[in-house]
Amino acid sequence: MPLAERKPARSIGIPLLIAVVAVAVGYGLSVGLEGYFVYLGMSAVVAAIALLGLGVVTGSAGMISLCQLTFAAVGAWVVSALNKAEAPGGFLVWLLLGGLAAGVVGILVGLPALRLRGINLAVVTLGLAAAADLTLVQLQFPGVSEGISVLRPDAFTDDRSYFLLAVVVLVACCLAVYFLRRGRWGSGWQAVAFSERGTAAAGASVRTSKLTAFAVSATLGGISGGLLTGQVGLAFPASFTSIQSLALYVLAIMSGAHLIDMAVFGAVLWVAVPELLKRWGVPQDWGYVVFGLLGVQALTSGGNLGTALRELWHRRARSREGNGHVGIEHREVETVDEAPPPGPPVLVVRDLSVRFGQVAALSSVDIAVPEHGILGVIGPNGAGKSTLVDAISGFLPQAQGEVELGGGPLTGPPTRRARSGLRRTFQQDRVPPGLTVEAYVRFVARRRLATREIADALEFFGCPPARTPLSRVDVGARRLVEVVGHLLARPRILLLDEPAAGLPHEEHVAFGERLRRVPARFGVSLLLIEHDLDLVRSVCDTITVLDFGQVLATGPQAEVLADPAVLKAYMGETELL
Ligand SMILES: Nc1ncnc2c1ncn2[C@@H]1O[C@H](COP(=O)(O)OP(=O)(O)OP(=O)(O)O)[C@@H](O)[C@H]1O
Repeated sequence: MPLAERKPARSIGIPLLIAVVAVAVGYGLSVGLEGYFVYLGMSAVVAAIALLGLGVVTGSAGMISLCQLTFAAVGAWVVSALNKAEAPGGFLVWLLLGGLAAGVVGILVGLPALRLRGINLAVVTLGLAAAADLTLVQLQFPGVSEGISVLRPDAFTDDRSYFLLAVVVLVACCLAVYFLRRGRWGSGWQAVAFSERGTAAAGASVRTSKLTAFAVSATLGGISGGLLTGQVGLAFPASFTSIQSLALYVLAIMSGAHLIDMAVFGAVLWVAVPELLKRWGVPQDWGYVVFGLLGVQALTSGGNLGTALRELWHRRARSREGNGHVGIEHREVETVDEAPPPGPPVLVVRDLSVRFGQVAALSSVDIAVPEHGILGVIGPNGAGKSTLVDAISGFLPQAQGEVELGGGPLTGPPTRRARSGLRRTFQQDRVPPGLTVEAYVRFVARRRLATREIADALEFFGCPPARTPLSRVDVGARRLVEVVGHLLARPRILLLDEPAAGLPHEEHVAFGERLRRVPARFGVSLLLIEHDLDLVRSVCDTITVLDFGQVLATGPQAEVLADPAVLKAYMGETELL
């Protein structure tokens, strides 16, 4: 069976089985290890939960967060305060509340991430961590000055049983992250990490994706801090410094902490490196240098250990099965869908103008696409075709003019327009490679889909099977998967910006046949931008030609393509016409 069609371990059963095995191993370690190693094991479990959180915000959602231990400090502070106040519920309830409190702080910290990226976000989060350092030293943790130790739960008072409890908490966190990553939030994190524009075009909120990533990450950080408090009894600011947050981030990047096993591996390094240095008589702070060097290596190689190991594994599997990237595979399509006659205009654009400084990219453009119709938009390079799609779909707020969808005004940001029934694809690849074909299609479609419906639509366009990881799909097929996802959203209209650009030329005919049948099969109108005039000719009855941002000609295909002004605009390309 090809790798792509193998059923991956996604069902509930296998993760639960692994979880049970992990708890059993934790139990074995708790009874089998020497006392000192049990203590080190606790530290590793605490670090693993913090790294798991970093894996969500950095690895999955692609944002820099250098204050993970500040979130841990929030969790530790809440647990210490509730312990001191002898609040009802006991340690586990306090732990949960500490995690939730850190999650709320995570949302607040995530707010700047809505506007900031890269180094700016790094500065903000590191600044917050540094400010927290100073504040904690001033404030101290509740109960510390009075020497009130945090009470572990009754059944877990000794180190061995507390280690087992910590393992159970870690396993629960891993399961939560596993299932979250496979749900809508997880798809949103992957999508936003790869392309914010692609995320918005799918009607998904970039803001929600970023904030949920920060919230989940911080909640896990808070839980790790709370657990640490139970481990050591009294929390001290020295456990949550900004330099440690920075080192943890480096470790997350280096190990690939978005992969659950690698978060655990990173945590083992976090504990083992300083411990080994201590045994060799080297000051433990040199551990930061080691982590720094590992981080530099990971950043310069552009990869991480976890991804490299998986890639190695997949390469071996592929060489066993003798295939590489998966492309499109057109099958015969049995019946011809009866195309309904074009109806009233579903999309009307009036007097649309866009300027980029001195450049008038669009000047008073009018177009209309009828219901069940396909309008082709052609024009030489730089004519304004992509600008037209960007403006209609809300990506150019400076655009002047009116856009109507289904008789009503279409305004607002791209997410709102997508949800109103206007979808678009991009000239560049905006399909996140971290998802499977199915997860991506479900994310983009934003409605409940039967497995059969997805499989039929994929097969119609010759796309790889639903379970195929997108990282294994070639760019041409990925762009068709993008088309399928948007069509399954059942929008009123789909704007396609050079959808055939990544396909081998011989596939264009088959693709054109499929496109022609889209209105009948999916009930969706199309606006098609293409440079391949044969494809446009085979798909579109009506064509609009843009040149220097203006409509040069519009109307039935034969008339437009015979228009002398159009021929002149395509000077040098006339033989194509
Ligand atoms: N962000 C931008 N800033 C400045 N100028 C821009 C920007 N985007 C587009 N333009 C200019 O607007 C004009 C129209 O560009 P656009 O990309 O819409 O053309 P196009 O018809 O899609 O071209 P192609 O077929 O090469 O994709 C060009 O002169 C281009 O240089």
